[in-house]
Amino acid sequence: MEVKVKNPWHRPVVIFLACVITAGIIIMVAISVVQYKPLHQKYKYGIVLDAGSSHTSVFIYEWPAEKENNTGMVRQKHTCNVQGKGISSYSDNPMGAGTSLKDCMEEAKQKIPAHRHHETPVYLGATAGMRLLKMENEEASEKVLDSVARSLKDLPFSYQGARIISGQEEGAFGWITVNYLSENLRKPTGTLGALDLGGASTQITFVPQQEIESHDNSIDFRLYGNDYHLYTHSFLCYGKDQALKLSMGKKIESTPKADETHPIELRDPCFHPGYNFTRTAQTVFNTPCMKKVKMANENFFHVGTGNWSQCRQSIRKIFNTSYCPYSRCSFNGVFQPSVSGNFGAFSAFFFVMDFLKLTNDSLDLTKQKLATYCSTPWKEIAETHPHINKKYLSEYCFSATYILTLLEDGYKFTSNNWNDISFIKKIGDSDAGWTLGYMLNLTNMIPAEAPDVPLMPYGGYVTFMLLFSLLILVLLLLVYLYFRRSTRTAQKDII
Ligand SMILES: O=P(O)(O)OP(=O)(O)OP(=O)(O)OC[C@H]1O[C@@H](n2cnc3c(O)ncnc32)[C@H](O)[C@@H]1O
Ligand SMILES: [Ca+2]
Repeated sequence: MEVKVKNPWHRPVVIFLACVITAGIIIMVAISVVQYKPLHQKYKYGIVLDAGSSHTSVFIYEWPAEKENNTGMVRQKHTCNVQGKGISSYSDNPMGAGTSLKDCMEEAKQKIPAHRHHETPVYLGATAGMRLLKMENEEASEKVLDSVARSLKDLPFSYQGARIISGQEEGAFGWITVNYLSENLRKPTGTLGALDLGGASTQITFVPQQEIESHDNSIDFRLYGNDYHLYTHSFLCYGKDQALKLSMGKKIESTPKADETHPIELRDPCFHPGYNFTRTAQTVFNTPCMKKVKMANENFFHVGTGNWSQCRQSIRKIFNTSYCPYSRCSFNGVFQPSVSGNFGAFSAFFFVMDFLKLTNDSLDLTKQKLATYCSTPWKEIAETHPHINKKYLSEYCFSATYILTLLEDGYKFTSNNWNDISFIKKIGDSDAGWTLGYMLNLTNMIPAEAPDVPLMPYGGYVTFMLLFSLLILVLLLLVYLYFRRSTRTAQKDII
């Protein structure tokens, strides 16, 4: 007779346990996946108005709400160019400055989701045009700032102030922008120097290889756990519009008057042959960058002669290199360590060199091409570019010669390191300029210390959890099979 010895509890208990553990693992994975996954991507926004000397631009930035402290996360969502000139041109009609912003700020309301308006910070920073107006007429500059402030406070955004930023801030925030966008700030790979050429001032900022001898040119940052010791200088009056005035002013002063009845004929090598324009001296001398001269109401003939090397000589005269109270200077007695590393040159550095297709050549070839360009008759230039703004077009020869003189004679770049300069407008989607760095700083979006990062990225984490769960399941299966086999063997032994 066959005797069957059987444990009636064994099999269901193992199956039950396996089910419970499997369900547990599935729930665990599901919860951790949902918990860890950024739910629907949410964006935050910030607005910065760049109130430059020549014009105002509105920049809207956006970033994923959960990743505020990560480098490279903030991107430019939209820009709007305010119609008309810069806010400093409204000194006689301050209310007009605030009104001029209306259209672009309406656009900003459309671009940013309404439920985010109240928490979106808006900052206005004014640069060299307002610095000059403040020097000339402080009351007028305050009225203009009041007017733009009032206009921004009327909006649904979170108004954070309208002020004139210093030249050091302008330089340093430009440097932060280009290095943030190039994702240099969390890597040990070195940084990019920043060269900004505006209408009324120009900035140079970089990490020098030598000691900074003047306190005014030194600025320190601690970003993502790294210390940066920067050299920066802003030359007020050396933006390209003011530099043109300085240069023309010097030429006018040294041009003899034929007789009292005829206006001066200013023969200008920085303008094309055949270029001829009647100007009032007031348009040249209406700036605090130059001392007032007697002939301010007189007309003069501005006549182009198109000679690059003479143009260069004339531009050199606006740089004073005759004194230097430090071991090294750029010009006008300003300390500057020797330039080192790569540089990003933006704003008018880019507009001008890009228009002339001079962004990729050696220094020597750049000079040769520019000499040919400057000697091209104005008629031919105007016919070749019928749609380009005539003021810009007539000034490209001067502007590019000024850029070369500033970089070579001023900052002491040479043909050996000329190609360390990249002429750039944007990095990724975002414009190079001081505004992004300004916002990142004011919103504390670049922490001094590196933020904690998750042990592994989201994808890796999910894969790890799934593989680990599978491993447990396989192990359980193996244990179950082992038990089943040993139970059967025991049964057989009893039989
Ligand atoms: O920094 P500040 O000095 O306050 O001046 P800004 O901010 O107004 O100066 P921009 O960089 O906007 O422009 C620099 C100069 O380049 C001029 N500019 C702008 N677009 C240009 C283009 O396409 N071609 C040539 N020049 C241009 C502009 O009129 C200024 O004189
Ligand atoms: Ca500017």
